[in-house]
Amino acid sequence: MKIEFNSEREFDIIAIGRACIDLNAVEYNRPMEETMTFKKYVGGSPANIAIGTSKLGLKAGFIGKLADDQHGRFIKQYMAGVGVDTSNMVTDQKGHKTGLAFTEIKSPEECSILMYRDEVADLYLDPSEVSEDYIKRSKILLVSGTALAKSPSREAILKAVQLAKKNDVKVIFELDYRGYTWASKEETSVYYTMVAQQADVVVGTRDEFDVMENIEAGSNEATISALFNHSPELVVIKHGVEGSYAYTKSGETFRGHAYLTKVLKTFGAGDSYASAFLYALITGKDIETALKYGSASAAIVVSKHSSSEAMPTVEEIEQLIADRSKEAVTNQ
Ligand SMILES: Nc1ncnc2c1ncn2[C@@H]1O[C@H](COP(=O)(O)OP(=O)(O)OP(=O)(O)O)[C@@H](O)[C@H]1O
Ligand SMILES: O=C(O)C[C@@H](O)[C@H](O)C(=O)CO
Repeated sequence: MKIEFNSEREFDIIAIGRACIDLNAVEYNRPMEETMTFKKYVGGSPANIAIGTSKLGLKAGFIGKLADDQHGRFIKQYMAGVGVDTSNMVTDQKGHKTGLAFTEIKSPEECSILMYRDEVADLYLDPSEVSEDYIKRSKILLVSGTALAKSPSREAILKAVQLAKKNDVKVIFELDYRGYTWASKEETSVYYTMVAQQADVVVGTRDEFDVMENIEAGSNEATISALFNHSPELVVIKHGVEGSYAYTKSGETFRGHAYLTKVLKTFGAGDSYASAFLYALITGKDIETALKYGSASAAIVVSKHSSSEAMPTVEEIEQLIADRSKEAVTNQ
């Protein structure tokens, strides 16, 4: 099965949600209490995906709200510099701040994020700032689950999804669950289910689907049989280093294997995976190949320091896939 996109569109992908700052520990393999220096990058899952897809040569745009401060201006400048269209990134006029994510790298397996997200500008995106004329110029609308956490951003997202569906724009829902932005798991489950049922493609980790279903230790089979009663044509469920599964409404299942690598930190895996997976789908590759692109892109990013700047090129992804398939043949 291949997902059909409207080929007439100027943009391949428009992402909506947060564009923030990551401050990644420069001295790693230690707790944050002992970390004295942090390096600044653009962060936030949908911003990372816009940057990742733009670096892969797609035409990407972004809808979001930035703080009227040095961080907000840095984010806009950086995203424009890597080719993302920032014309629909609006500036907050009410003193809201840029979200900050301090990352702790205790070991390659033990990473965490300390978030400063009170009164952040991105969650103040207003529905009136979401333009139908902009959304209808794209093949894909990429929606980040975190943007549903609070009003008015929640309504802005729901409006964007409605506009996408009205205008033949495929809705990709990246669950992107960040617990601290939500009042409760019950609330998350309501909004996640609402958007997932309307989306064309839903991507998340097994844990994130459990949050959506408000259960513990759910099964992929139950998840897909519930979602395939609604709009989704494709559901991707990620299991960290164990790899990922893609399920189609027509009944196919594909397994993606992680490419083992020297891991520096684990965050950024999901966003780099989504960027390359979507790149492959948009450029007409089959789902099996798209899973390889996603896994290879994630393997590259987890071996590097950032989530955004480390996003690979198509050549790097294809080189890794080719090298590993040669190794697999040699090892047989
Ligand atoms: N340690 C690892 N080494 C190599 N590849 C990995 C590793 N961890 C994850 N990946 C790859 O990245 C994909 C997505 O990872 P994961 O399921 O952890 O997503 P995520 O939780 O959304 O990521 P993030 O930590 O960025 O939120 C996996 O399917 C796998 O291909
Ligand atoms: O906002 C966040 O969730 C942190 C991200 O910016 C960070 O880059 C990351 O965790 C990527 O998945």
